[in-house]
Amino acid sequence: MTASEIEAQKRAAAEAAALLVEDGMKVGLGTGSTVAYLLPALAERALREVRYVSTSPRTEEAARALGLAVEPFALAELDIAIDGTDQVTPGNWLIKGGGGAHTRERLVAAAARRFVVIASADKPVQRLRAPLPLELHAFGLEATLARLPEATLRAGTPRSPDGGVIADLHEPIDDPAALAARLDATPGVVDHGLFPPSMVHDVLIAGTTGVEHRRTQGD
Ligand SMILES: O=C(CO)[C@H](O)[C@H](O)COP(=O)(O)O
Repeated sequence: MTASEIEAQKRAAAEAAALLVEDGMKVGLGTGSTVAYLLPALAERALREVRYVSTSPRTEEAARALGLAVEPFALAELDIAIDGTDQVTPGNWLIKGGGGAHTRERLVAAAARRFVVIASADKPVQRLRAPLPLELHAFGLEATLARLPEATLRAGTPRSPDGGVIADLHEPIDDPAALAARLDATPGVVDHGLFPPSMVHDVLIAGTTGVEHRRTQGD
């Protein structure tokens, strides 16, 4: 696949997802280059009374520039959230966080009644593979890193908008559920990029012959 084919696929998946949004909905916006195609597709639809929340300052700024009404995330529930992914397995496990926004992305996805994942054809994998993005508390960072010897701070040591330190875990992911549970129980880990199939309702994967729409069971 060429870079321009991948870009066309990101756009196709994003445009298909934009059609799932209806007037009056409360919508969560993810982060990344695939979501960057979603924003103009939503703006073009000229939907009425849609309220948007964003998972990153980057998305918020781009959405506002297109005239989308982004508000602080102070809603108990969203109708839909749409986001990209770094990897998706046949069983709909995801690795997210390539852009370091995975903590906010999980919070927004978890609040949504429908979480829609958009992907180009380079994102499906048979098995999840490292690196796995992490967000770590800045407080006590050395002690947290000592608990996670396979973790490295991401180049430039980026921080999340909430002050967390972005890192990546370089260990095999043989059992995603077990690894997620271990990380959830590790002091100092704010969040990680493993999103379970139970969170995912739809996966839209664009390929050379169109957009495949996987409808999953979600919760
Ligand atoms: O999780 C993410 C950001 O934290 C993105 O959704 C993920 O990295 C995919 O990004 P892109 O659409 O640019 O490939």
